Order: sequence, then C-alpha cells, then structure tokens
Amino acid sequence: MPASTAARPVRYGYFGPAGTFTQMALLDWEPAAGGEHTAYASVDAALAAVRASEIDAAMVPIENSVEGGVTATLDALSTGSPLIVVGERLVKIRFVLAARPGRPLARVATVGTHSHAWAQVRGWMGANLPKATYVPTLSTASAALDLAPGGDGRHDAAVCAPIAAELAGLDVLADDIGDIKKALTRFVLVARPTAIPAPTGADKTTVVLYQRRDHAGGLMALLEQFAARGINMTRLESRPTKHSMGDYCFSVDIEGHVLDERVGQALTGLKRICAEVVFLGSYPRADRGRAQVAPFNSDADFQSAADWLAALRGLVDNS
Ligand SMILES: O=C(O)C(=O)C[C@]1(C(=O)O)C=C[C@@H](O)C=C1
Repeated sequence: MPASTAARPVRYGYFGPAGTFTQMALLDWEPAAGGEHTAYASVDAALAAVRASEIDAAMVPIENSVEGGVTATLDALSTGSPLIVVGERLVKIRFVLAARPGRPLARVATVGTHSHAWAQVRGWMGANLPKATYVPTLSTASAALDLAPGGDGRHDAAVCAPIAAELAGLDVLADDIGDIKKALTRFVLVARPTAIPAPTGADKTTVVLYQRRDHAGGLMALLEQFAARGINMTRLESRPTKHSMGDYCFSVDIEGHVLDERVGQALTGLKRICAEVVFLGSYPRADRGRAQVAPFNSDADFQSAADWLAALRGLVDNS
C-alpha cells in the first residue's frame, strides 16, 4: 500500500494507544510524518474502522513466537465483510516492569498488562514477584497509561514496552523481563480488498478454510492440496466457527503468491472441496525469505504439464 495517493495521504489505524508494539510495527511500515495514524483501543475497533472506510488500513498483531496466534485478530478477519492483508512486519519484543515514580519493586502486589504479554513474562514473575496478581488490560501501553498522572489504574505496575513507560512518565523497575529473549510478534496491515500486492518472489498467502462436514481425514484432505503442490505452510491454527461445539475452521499461512501456479492450483482444489475459502491476501514477507518449493512445482513445471494436456485434448475428434 503506497503511503499516499495523488488525492490524499493514506489513513492508517493501529491497535493502540501510543506506545503499543503494534504502533512500533506501523511506524516501521510508514513513519508517521507521511500519513495519518489513528489509535484504536482494540483490534476489533481498528478492523471495524477499516470496514467502515473511516481509515484505509489498520496494523494489528496476528502471531507471537512465544504465545502463538492472536485470536481477536484471527476471528475478526475470518468473518464479516471481506478484508485482506497487504503487508506484514516483525517486531522484537522487549518488556519492562514500570511503576509510578517512588514505588519500589517490594511494594508491587498487582501487575497490569495485555494477556499475550503476561504469557511472555510468567517465568520472570514467578521468580521475582511470585505473589503478584495479574490484572488484564486492553494493551501493554494502556496498562502503562492507566498509571500516568490522572490515570485510573488500580494495578501497582505495568508490563509494557520501554517507550510506553517513558510516554506515561513511569519508572522502570526491571528491564528485559521476557522469559524468551528472542521473542518476536508478527503484525499484519489489513485493508479492504482493492488491489492485491504484486508478487515479489518472497510472498505469503493467508486463507481460512471451512470444511463441508466433519469427517475422518478432513484436515488431511485440506492439507493434501498444499502438500501435492510442494507448498510449505508457515502457520496453521484451528479456531471454533462458533456455530456448534467441535465445529472448527482452519487459518493457514502458506509460502507463495496467488499468481504462483502451485498456489493457484491449491486454492482451486480447496475451493472445490471446502464449504468456504476466505482469501485473506497475498503479500510480501517481512523476513524476505524466499519460498521453499518442492521439486517439480515451479511455474514452468505446471506450464509444461498444462501444455501436454492441451496437446492431448487437441487430438480429440469432435466431429
Ligand atoms: O499490547 C500491545 O502492546 C500490543 O501491541 C499487543 C501485543 C499482542 O497482541 O500480542 C503485541 C505484542 C506483544 O506480544 C504483546 C501484546
């Protein structure tokens, strides 16, 4: 998505407030100077604003290397009016424990943060503040902002990014408290389905698959569509459809672009056998990694096979 069109700058939204890791992802995509950046209090609110055309695109978290999928995002993308992912960013996660000036670590009994952040510091909390009670907040930055002058936070300390502690005027009681030092969160930029980004050779495609009916080997039949075309998957998650107990859909990321023959053919196969295939976009990979393609699945391989079939069909006597 270009930063601006001739008519006006692109209007971006993000899961905020200022100081979230999501804002860092958006600033990495598009420094604030070039466009409008609006903070939304939840993933749902940011995506609803895209759907309502209040903004052109929203940055939201989708996957963390420690805690896994961000279910609010997966669910909001798979239902409702169509949206597509037009890009992604990876952000290194570094957490601090921050409190109002003057409060020592020994007087921290309650800790506020986002549920995904809490899951990433549980070990540190167990070792350093074993009696602390967890207080869920909308985001890591809102946990910090609640403790700023005038804020109504009832927790004693926040787990947040260093920038969020700074913006809220808090003291850092402990730095780099994540249990896994190399933690990364993946964020996606989501827009209304206008133009799909052109292939770059290092792309990903995201789909949500709904089975026609639950049956033995059902998931295997879906995955075979990828395996048979040498396609590597980078994420697979099952999510309840919310219609009935035990009814699941599958959210999948694969390597490749909808214009790649092998991806197009796999999607065609899925469309045939699934009740519904929600296409959530083909977009450049943040890590620029090129697709692993099993032998004999290149565009040229598909083309020569198609030429062979066309030649055979050309011999059919239609008279
Ligand atoms: O609360 C934030 O700062 C966010 O951007 C959300 C979020 C997430 O949803 O996973 C992003 C990165 C961290 O892993 C923790 C929280």
